[in-house]
Amino acid sequence: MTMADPPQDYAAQDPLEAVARQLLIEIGEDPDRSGLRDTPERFARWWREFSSYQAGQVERNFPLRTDGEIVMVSDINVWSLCEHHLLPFSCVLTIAYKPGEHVLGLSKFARIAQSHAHRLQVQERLVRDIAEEIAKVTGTVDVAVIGRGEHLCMSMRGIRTSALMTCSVFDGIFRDYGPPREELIKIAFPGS
Ligand SMILES: Nc1nc2c(ncn2[C@@H]2O[C@H](COP(=O)(O)OP(=O)(O)OP(=O)(O)O)[C@@H](O)[C@H]2O)c(=O)[nH]1
Repeated sequence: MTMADPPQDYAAQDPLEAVARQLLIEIGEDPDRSGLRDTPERFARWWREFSSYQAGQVERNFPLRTDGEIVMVSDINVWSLCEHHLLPFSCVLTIAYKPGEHVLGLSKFARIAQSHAHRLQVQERLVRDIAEEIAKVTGTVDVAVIGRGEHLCMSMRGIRTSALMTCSVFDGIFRDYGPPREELIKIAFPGS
């Protein structure tokens, strides 16, 4: 430090930046080395972005006369954070529902999925939260969600092996084995 560099007042720093700086110190890094100088600020920005998603904001659907068709949207990819280790897990989602008098715009499935993924989650709760919001917004009980996830807390640390976890919610007409559920499973797991 030179006379031109006043000592930084870390107490006055953004609390998330202070956490990142302390974390770097705890793992034996020098937070002042050139490669890490902007890292606390980036860390704070990323956590704020992650926690800025709000669930329950999709309210727009539109009336459409349907004749019992089932709508399925597959291959929605989301990233979430496991609430046990704060490590990411990815999840590929297939969502199905049988519209009543209102249908949901295609992009809204991804919006709903993202809003529930961008919080500290477990995969079982993620698929349940998504199913409940789809049911609420569309006013139907016939909703199914299948999620297939890979958790870095398992592959990157701990047991250090990868595995795919599948969680599903089958409500209404999807609850029993039969054509709607079988068709959904074929779409979620092509080639199986
Ligand atoms: N069911 C479920 N388990 C999860 C999910 N995300 C992480 N886990 C598991 O949560 C468990 C937490 O177990 P603990 O024994 O409390 O934590 P740990 O000592 O870090 O466990 P290990 O990962 O086995 O080292 C681990 O088995 C994780 O694999 C999830 O979304 N659903």
